[in-house]
Amino acid sequence: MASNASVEVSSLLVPSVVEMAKEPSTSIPSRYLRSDIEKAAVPDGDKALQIPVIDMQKLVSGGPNNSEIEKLDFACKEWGFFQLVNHGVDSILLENLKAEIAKFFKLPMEEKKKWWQTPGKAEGFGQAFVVSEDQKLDWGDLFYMLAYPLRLRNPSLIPSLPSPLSETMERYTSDLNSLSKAMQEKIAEALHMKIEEMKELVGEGRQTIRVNCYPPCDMSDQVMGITPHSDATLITVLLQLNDVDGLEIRKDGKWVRVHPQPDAFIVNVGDMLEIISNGRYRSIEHRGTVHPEKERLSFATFFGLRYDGELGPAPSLVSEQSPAKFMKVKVQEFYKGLFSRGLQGKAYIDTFKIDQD
Ligand SMILES: O=C(O)CCC(=O)C(=O)O
Ligand SMILES: [Fe+2]
Repeated sequence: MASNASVEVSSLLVPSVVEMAKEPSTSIPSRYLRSDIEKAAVPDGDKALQIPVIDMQKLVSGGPNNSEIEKLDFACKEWGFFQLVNHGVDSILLENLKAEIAKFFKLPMEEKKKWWQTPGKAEGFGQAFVVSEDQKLDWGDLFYMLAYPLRLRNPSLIPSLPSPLSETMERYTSDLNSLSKAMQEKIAEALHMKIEEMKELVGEGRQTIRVNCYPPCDMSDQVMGITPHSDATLITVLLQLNDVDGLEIRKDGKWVRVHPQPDAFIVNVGDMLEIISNGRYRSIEHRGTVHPEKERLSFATFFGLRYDGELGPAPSLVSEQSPAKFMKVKVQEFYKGLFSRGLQGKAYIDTFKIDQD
């Protein structure tokens, strides 16, 4: 696949898990089997431990002293995760996306090869964050691409997708671009920052997508769909594409299962927002588990800072009483470092912390 947009350091190429899972007789290669998977400590369905729900309509329509902004602040501070409802993205578009992505991953390998990652390229079907031959691998395939800014987008990628996914993807990435920008403003408000300051820090922004397909696995308690990690972004907006739950977040040391409401987005704080907010908001470790019998599909949209900018605590949030907790780093260096290592919980952001004692 031709691409002029892969600014990321690519991952080592690995076999397709979707293909592997089609062969019922094959045993699971040891590269996927882990002995260290922590069990989710909280029984499924524990209502007391559900992430907060934020209403986008209330966020945008409320005047001064909007209580939904306070709820947003609480959600970002105490949970780092929330469900976003009334977000305004058309439900028919979401239904189409769900159906068409499921079909896309089901295409025969011969056809999918057209979009498969090649050495040195991050976009397309494949994996991310594989940096060594002996690290454990995630039980899933992904489809990755850069959507915005348009000048960095590979112009031939979306048009090459099967119709009508091609049109649906164009519209979904565009709608999510608008939504992410609106969220960015509301988060600035919640942090008592000037919207202009946030806009200045984020710049044109950088939107990438990662569509995840985790096939079922009869050794599901010994494989991981996606290794525990925090997202490097400002925010991530996740849509679960089918009714199979599997996302878990680490809350006060325990793994808590997220049960998305139909068509709600799961939004989470990423490392960049933790740094900009000078630690007021925290990116939260999360992982994707695998179901023993059912395939699981999810669509993550990552919204980060412009590539040529600088990342550091927002000047208005730093004072003598509240000194900077993170070093400044060029955004490009931040991404380079991120993609050159495997996913390891929150280990990466910790390297930018300033010793406070
Ligand atoms: O599949 C999920 O629910 C989580 C995916 C995720 O964390 C990611 O793509 O960064
Ligand atoms: Fe994630």
